[in-house]
Amino acid sequence: MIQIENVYKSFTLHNQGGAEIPVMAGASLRVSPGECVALTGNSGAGKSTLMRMIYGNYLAQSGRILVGGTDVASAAPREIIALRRKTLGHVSQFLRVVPRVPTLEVVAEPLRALGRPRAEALGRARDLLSRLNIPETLWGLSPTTFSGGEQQRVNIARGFAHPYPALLLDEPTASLDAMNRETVLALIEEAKARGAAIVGIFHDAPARDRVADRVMDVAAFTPAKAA
Ligand SMILES: Nc1ncnc2c1ncn2[C@@H]1O[C@H](COP(=O)(O)OP(=O)(O)OP(=O)(O)O)[C@@H](O)[C@H]1O
Repeated sequence: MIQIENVYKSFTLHNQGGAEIPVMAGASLRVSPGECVALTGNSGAGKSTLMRMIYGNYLAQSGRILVGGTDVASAAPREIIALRRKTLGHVSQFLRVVPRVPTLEVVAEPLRALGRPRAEALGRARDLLSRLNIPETLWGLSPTTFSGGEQQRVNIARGFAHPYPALLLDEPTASLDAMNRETVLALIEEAKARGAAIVGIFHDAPARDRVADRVMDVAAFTPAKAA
C-alpha cells in the first residue's frame, strides 16, 4: 500500500549561500494493508522529513514514494490533493481549520468531500466526537476557541472519519489523558483491522509497542556525515 524506494532528500539553505545539506539517502520501506510501521530514531534523524515526503509536503529529489499506486515523489499537485482526499489520511496533534465552521461539520468534512450523504457523514462525526469525549454542547461551535486537548481530539476525530486505506500518524497520543489515549489506540487498532497501512511517529513508547507491527529506525537512512 505504501512503498518507498531509494529516496534521497537534501535541503538547500538559501540564506546560507545555497549550502546543500543531505538528510536522507537510500530510504526504502514497504507497508502492507493492515500493518503499522513506527518510525524511530534520534531527534533530527529524519522521521518528520520522511512523513512529510510521504504526505507530499516535502519533495524527494529522487526515488519513488508509492501510495496506492500514485508516486507522490512525481505526482502533480492535483493528484496529491485527490490522493489525500480518498486514500491518504494524516493525523497530527495540531488542528488547522477554517474559522467559524462548527465542530460537527469540521469532523464530517472529509466524508462530505467524498460525496457521502450528509446524514451518514454527520452520524460518523457524532460517533467519533462522543468516543473522544467532546461534550455535545461544543459540537455546534467552531473548535478555534477550544482548549489544546479538545482541538487535538477534534483533529483525531476528523482524521479517522473516512476509512483511508493509508494513514500517517504524527504523535497521535501526545498529551492525551489515559481514557482518550485508550480511545485513540482503539481507533488505530480498528483502522488496522479494516486493512489500513499505517506509518506513525510515537514518542509514547507503550503506545508504539501496542500498535506497531514493526519499527523502522530512520538513522539507517542518514547520509554518511562525510558526504
Ligand atoms: N525545512 C527544512 N530546511 C532545512 N533543514 C531541515 C528542514 N526540515 C528538516 N531539516 C533538517 O533535516 C533533519 C531531519 O529533521 P526531522 O525534523 O525530520 O527530524 P526528526 O527525526 O523528526 O526529529 P524530532 O524527533 O526532533 O522531531 C534535521 O537535521 C533538520 O535540521
